[in-house]
Amino acid sequence: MKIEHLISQIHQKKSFLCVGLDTDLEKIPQHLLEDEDPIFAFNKAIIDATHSFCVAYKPNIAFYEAYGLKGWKSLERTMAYLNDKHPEIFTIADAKRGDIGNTSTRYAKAFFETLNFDSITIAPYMGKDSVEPFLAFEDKHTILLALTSNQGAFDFQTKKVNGGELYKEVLKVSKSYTNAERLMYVVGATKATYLKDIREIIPDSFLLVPGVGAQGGSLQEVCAYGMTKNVGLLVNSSRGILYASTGDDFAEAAANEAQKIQIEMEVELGKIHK
Ligand SMILES: O=C(O)c1cc(=O)[nH]c(=O)n1[C@@H]1O[C@H](COP(=O)(O)O)[C@@H](O)[C@H]1O
Repeated sequence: MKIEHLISQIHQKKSFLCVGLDTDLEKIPQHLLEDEDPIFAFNKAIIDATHSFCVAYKPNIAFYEAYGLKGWKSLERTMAYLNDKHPEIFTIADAKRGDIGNTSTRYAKAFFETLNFDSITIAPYMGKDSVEPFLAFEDKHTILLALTSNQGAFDFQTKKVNGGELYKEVLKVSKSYTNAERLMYVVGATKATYLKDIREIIPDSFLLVPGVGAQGGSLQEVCAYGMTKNVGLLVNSSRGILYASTGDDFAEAAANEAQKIQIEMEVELGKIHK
């Protein structure tokens, strides 16, 4: 998907919400467990209920791999459903991959071609030749982990290298990669105040911002520091939407939660034009 299409979808829906499909068989409503494919049944109900309030879906691959072949089938069915019913919606494989060049190319083929995702999350630790194979794919996007939402982000990401923090080095160096215009970055919503410095290095790049909802990050703070004239943000919530209710009304409750965030986003988008 071209970035212009994502931006126009954001303005059309007045939303930059990404719904994380972290589908956990221990948390979905009991009655769905009787379905031959409970993960897909849950995802389909969530997609049907929330698609008008969001512009992206982010299946976290761990939640599918955990169930082996069955889980992978559910992921394939979810992607086929999204690509068929909602091709305008941006899809993110939250896989956090990255390896030596020829292996990265295989990962890229798996997610960009076989599963037809628009983007994938990548760990930058192995450097240029581990990231560029993903960037070689036209109209696909590589989302590099910069400053993550968890406590462990302080173990390495904020440590000083060359006089600046490591996450800033990731941002600066990655700008020189071939096809760097296809890069996006992960910045946790729990680190919103860092966005001011981050925007000085990457003023226009799109950011995937997880950590609102269950992890407690503030949407308003993220927007105050991170929003650009082209929005530049995809804000993810997973558990806060998926498990808003664990009863029979789970899809309706998910829709309500997604709509609540969309309404807050509409207010934030209104500030861009002022
Ligand atoms: O790459 C991610 O999406 C990610 C990066 C990060 O720094 N923090 C983070 O929580 N995530 C993912 O975003 C989702 C957050 O889920 P909730 O906390 O349930 O909204 C999970 O799938 C995490 O794996």
